[in-house]
Amino acid sequence: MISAFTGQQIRNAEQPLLDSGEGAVLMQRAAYGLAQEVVREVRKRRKLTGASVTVLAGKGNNGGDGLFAASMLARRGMRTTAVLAADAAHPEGLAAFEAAGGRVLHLESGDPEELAVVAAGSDVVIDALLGTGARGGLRGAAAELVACLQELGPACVVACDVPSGVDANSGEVHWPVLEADVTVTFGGIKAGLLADPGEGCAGRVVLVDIGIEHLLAAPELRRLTAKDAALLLPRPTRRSQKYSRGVLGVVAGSERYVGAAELCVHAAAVSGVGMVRYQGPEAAARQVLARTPESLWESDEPGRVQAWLIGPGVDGNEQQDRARKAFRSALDAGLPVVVDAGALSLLPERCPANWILTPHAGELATLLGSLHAAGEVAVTREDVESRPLHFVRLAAQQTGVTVLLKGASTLVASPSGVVFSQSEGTPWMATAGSGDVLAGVLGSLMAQSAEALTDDDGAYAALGLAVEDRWAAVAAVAATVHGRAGTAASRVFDGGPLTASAIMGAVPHVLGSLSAECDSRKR
Ligand SMILES: NC(=O)C1=CN([C@@H]2O[C@H](COP(=O)(O)OP(=O)(O)OC[C@H]3O[C@@H](n4cnc5c(N)ncnc54)[C@H](O)[C@@H]3O)[C@@H](O)[C@H]2O)[C@@H](O)CC1
Ligand SMILES: [K+]
Repeated sequence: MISAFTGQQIRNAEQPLLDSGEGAVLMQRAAYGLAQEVVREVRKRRKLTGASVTVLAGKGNNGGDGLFAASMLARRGMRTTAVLAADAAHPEGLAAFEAAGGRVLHLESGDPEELAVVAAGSDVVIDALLGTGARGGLRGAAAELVACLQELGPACVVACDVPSGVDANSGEVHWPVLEADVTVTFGGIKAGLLADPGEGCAGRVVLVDIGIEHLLAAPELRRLTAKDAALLLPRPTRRSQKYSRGVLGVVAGSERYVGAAELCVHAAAVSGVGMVRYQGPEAAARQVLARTPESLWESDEPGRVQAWLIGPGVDGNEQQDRARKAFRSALDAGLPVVVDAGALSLLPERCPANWILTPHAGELATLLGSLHAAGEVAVTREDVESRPLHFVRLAAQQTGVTVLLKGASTLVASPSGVVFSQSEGTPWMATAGSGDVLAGVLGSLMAQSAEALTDDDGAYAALGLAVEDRWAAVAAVAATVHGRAGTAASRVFDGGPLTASAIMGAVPHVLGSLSAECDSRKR
């Protein structure tokens, strides 16, 4: 499991070491890790000696890290320039940089555009303007410099701890931000590097241990690795039969949106569920059965199911009535439910903890509006997109159920406050029907997972997941499977565009390769 922390959590962990006078040692470790990563980036492009690096240094410790790293690089034969953004700089860092022969330029007395040209001409730019001590984003001349530099498109940007302007705690972004190729982060990954829009500015994230890791509190954000997902995936045994494997009831599609039913039923079927019972109008059912003859169409009373998927493409009175009926039946039987798209507006007053809502940003804004969760102020899609971590958590707390917010990074919040972030997909997955596929995969995993979730000695317990957060983990597994399937499918087309059907086609391969990874580790 990958863990991410707030800036405050990192500072709390550092405090005992700072109190015992080890601050300088921590900074040397951070700077060394940063310098090593810059060396790696330079070597991908050219030889080290004579390569140029410009460090943009703020006045705090983040700037100190950058200046110390640049002084190490100067000693290894690189041509180093520091652009000091403020009237002051980290004194020891600046002294070390000057002693190593680095050139110092001052933003206060210079022209931001000219300095941006200098920086853009170097092989690597280190962004050490703001770190975890930032309040808001870049301002004045520093903002101008960064905006110009971003426009010029530097060859390689390495961010020190966080890209300056990205909120380390939340991933909120205060523009302008210099988008990084690599972010080298110290002591613990910052939560803002695993949540959009911050994650979109961070590039590849490299964690440098500085000796505080054992002092960190419970993470703010978690990300399942392939190994974690493999452990949590349900798998059949020799004693399995189709009913014991899990049966999923699906209320999806309508006269108008036939394809949504087709996609989510097929996605569920290829994700390992024992059987799918479909409920919907005849026009949709014909298509569903044509694509997935393994499914059953039940126009009235459904047979026994272990979980429900309700909502993709649900539209019109007739299908909305079926959705409401399925909600009641799930409530009576205590069954888990995925609530997606057209069913999000039909939710009963109170939902049980084993339900999972799967909105996109616009649907989450509408949902929060209907809950009056943000007080009198209306929440817009743009609000959710700029603060997804905040709003997904708020929605989970207000509804009392797990909420999966779809996006480039998919966030899954448990009402307890635990949040997962999965980001294995490709931007090509922003395509019609992609969400229906995710809903099908999730419904399928829910129908198969119910028993394992209460197991005190199983995989969930082995990963340290509290019982109340296990549905969120199931949703995170679905998100990673969906993302990996999209990336795998796009690779088949040399990184080209995708349809939802192509994503779905890759799901069995992803499940197979994850399971194989789990098996090879056991051997
Ligand atoms: N505390 C420690 O022992 C360690 C800290 N480290 C580094 O220290 C950083 C945190 O250092 P600091 O707490 O000094 O914080 P920062 O370096 O992030 O910056 C804080 C300084 O910038 C000013 N500032 C804040 N917001 C600003 C804005 N929007 N525009 C302009 N100036 C602004 C503040 O007045 C303060 O002087 C981490 O991100 C990390 O890079 C590492 O060296 C590892 C060890
Ligand atoms: K920075």
